[in-house]
Amino acid sequence: MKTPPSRLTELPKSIKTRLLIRTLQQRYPFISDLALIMTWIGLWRISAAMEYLPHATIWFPPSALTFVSFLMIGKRVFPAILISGLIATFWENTLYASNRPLQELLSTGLLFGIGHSLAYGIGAHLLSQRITKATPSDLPRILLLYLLIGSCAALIASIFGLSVLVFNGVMAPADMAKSLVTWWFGDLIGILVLTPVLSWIVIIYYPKSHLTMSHIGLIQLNSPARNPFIIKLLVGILLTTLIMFAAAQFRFQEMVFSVFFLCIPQMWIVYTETPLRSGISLALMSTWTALLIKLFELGDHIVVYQFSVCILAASTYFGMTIPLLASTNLRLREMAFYDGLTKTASREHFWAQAETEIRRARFYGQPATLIVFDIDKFKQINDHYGHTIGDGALLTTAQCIGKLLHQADLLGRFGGDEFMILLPGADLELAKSRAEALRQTLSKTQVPTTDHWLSGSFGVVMVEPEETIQEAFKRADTCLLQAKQAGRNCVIAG
Ligand SMILES: Nc1nc2c(ncn2[C@@H]2O[C@H](COP(=O)(O)OP(=O)(O)OP(=O)(O)O)[C@@H](O)[C@H]2O)c(=O)[nH]1
Repeated sequence: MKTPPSRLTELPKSIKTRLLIRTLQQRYPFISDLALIMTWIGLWRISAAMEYLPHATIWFPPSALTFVSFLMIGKRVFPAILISGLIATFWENTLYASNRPLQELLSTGLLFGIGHSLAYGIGAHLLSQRITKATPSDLPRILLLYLLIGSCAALIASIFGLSVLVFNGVMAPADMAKSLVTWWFGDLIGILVLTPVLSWIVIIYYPKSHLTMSHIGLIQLNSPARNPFIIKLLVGILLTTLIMFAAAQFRFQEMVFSVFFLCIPQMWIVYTETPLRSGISLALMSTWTALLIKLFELGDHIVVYQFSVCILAASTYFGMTIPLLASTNLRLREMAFYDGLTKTASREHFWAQAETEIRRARFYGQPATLIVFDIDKFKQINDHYGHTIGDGALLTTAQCIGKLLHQADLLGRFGGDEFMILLPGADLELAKSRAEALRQTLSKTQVPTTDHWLSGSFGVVMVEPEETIQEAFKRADTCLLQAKQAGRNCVIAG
């Protein structure tokens, strides 16, 4: 006999990998710290390989990892960052064959780790406090704060880092001011270009992270197809390659500034793709730029490239908020205009739409009628089957009635189990017969998962000239009460 597959084997591979990582993290908590140290060191080694001068690279990714770790996980990452700083100091000593004494290496590594952690830790803590209290409409302000805090933290971290080098005699005091701009920009660019992607990775693989994708603005409804994004990304990468190749071939200053053209493919992605994809393309394009600077030996113009990447990142962040705010506005609009349960028009939206339709009907000399109906003994459904089944009855009623309406008719929920329908162009006789048809269909409808049959009482009025929709509603409601008093499941016209 064939055994059924276990539920775990049915899961997609990516989810199985995440579950495995989470189980490992729960069983061996130090594994997350080990992963953080290894990633930090790996990123540091990549940036060290791309140095165009000692201690100067276009971007310094470990600063982004430190900032994101403090932001998403909190101060418990401090020991891991400190250990990473120490390992990097020892490794750097080997890379440059500096042969500095053990005690000096220890003090340099520890002081660097403490300064680096303090600068980014305090910055991340301040930002995280604001993010957790923010609503989607605060996102542009949060981004501005993030750019400000990121810049200040990177500046403080670089002053501290350089001071440690001067203090331990690794760097001459006179070189400090010269190195400050490149070190600061390198750290800042690391943060700017890698924060979205690293935050996304931390959220996926670190279950205890106290911020979510929507907190950091990486959520967007209706994700577009993936293939066009890959094509746009390839166009961006190709353009980066051509621009850098041209700058290497024709070594004149003006050519270097063509790097600002990278804003075109990046903005194309930002305005048409999700925030996360914009973050991914920002990270890839700037990493590729950093690699090509090293490959084509374009270090002489490093500040131009650093400026261009800063502008690319800042434009990306502000551009990212546009699709997000648009989708949030759409959601809020839907919430305000439509009833969340039955998806019929909300009371206010119904009044506004009805006024427009009545005005239009009057203009063409046509009548307009209003039907108000209420489910009979609805309270009994709630009391007998519970409110979830009661909600199902409301939804079934709205769907059943909605199917019988014409294109021009308007259906709205007044509240509770009471609905209203505007029939533009229909006179009282036609409205009465239509209400009768609705009543008959409703009385042949069962509440889902129960043996309870629905029925409704209907009040019908013609909207008089000069009468508002609310005044017409009051008269229709009186007819509805009469229908209830007449024994329910009937139509009364006024
Ligand atoms: N499940 C559910 N119940 C609701 C909702 N809104 C209002 N109600 C309930 O709907 C019931 C309305 O009952 P009424 O219309 O006053 O009375 P009825 O039982 O329908 O009796 P008649 O109208 O006289 O036939 C109340 O018990 C409300 O608590 C809702 O969104 N979901």
